[in-house]
Amino acid sequence: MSKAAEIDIVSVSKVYGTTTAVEAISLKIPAGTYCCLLGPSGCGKTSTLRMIAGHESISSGDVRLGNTVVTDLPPAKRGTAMMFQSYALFPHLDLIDNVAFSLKMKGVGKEERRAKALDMLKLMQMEAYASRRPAQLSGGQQQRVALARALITDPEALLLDEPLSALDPFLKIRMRAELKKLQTSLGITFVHVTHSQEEAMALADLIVVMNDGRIEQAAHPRTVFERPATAFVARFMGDHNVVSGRVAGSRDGMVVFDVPGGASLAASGQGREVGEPIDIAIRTDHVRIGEPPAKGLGFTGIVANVEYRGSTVKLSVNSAGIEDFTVIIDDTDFFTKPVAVSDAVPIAWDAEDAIVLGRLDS
Ligand SMILES: Nc1ncnc2c1ncn2[C@@H]1O[C@H](COP(=O)(O)OP(=O)(O)OP(=O)(O)O)[C@@H](O)[C@H]1O
Repeated sequence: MSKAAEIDIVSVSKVYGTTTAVEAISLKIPAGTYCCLLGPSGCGKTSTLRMIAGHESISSGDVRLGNTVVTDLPPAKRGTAMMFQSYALFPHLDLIDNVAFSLKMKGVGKEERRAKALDMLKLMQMEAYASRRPAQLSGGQQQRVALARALITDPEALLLDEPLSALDPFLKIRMRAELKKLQTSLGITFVHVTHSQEEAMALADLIVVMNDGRIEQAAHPRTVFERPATAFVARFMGDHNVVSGRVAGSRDGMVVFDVPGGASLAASGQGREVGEPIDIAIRTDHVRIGEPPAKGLGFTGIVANVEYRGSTVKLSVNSAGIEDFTVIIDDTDFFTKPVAVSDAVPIAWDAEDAIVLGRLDS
């Protein structure tokens, strides 16, 4: 079972009464991709997943799986399988019957479906528990059974709704590695809904950041982190400061902009109009403190908080028009020249490390 299908979402919307949960999103998920739909609560990721699965009707647009338009097909005819957040195992059935359930619904004979269910339990290293009921299993074991049950239909795509949220932190990290291994070995397309950027970064080949029913960015995790497309993405992924200002001019491949409080700062890029409002993102660990800024581009911040974190130290600084700016510095650098709350520290960065962010058309 290594058939994988591309998923093509074409201008898909979901409207519940007066709420538009998903607004004309388009997305191609290449065959064999581990895709994570990532975003805050209510952004529309579960609705999107359920529309791919066929558990929710599509208000407008189309979903294609491989060469088939599945928009109007029932879930069992789509070539997808879904694993639910709560695992949705039947408490009164043993593991074999739980896993074999969808084959029973398809009319597959008892011998054949039980043999296939045992194979799936073996794949998930759960065959020793075959005659147990779900309540006699740990959370991680229940998850493996739920996976076996979803995979028994040989789906071209597996859809997972917050699959790790019921597990304790330790098990979460272990099962995360197992999910990744499973997807790599099966080679099928996985679409995994999560609100954890750490989970998405650890698992995905393709992260789709959603906000308010729309896609803010769909790219490889490294691109999403290194080149966040919008202020929302930069803030949501974390480890970035977003600073807003107005363009003062462009020179030497960089944009110089002024923040309302008076500081002049720089970011990479060109072709901006003077006076245009911009947002920039600068990684918290790409900021220097204590050095006079090159070419006068930087600002002086007042330290509001110092947090020791072991290998790094986190500073929060404020300045006119720049609130709660975070700087992460190496512990050795910090302790060579420590700063304290209320100190005024010069802050600077290399223009090429600061990215000009786009805005979503509203
Ligand atoms: N059956 C429904 N009827 C009405 N509104 C709904 C329904 N399901 C979802 N919504 C609304 O649609 C929006 C998107 O919900 P959705 O569950 O897709 O978001 P989500 O990103 O998966 O959130 P969460 O992480 O909290 O599950 C929300 O505003 C939600 O309240």
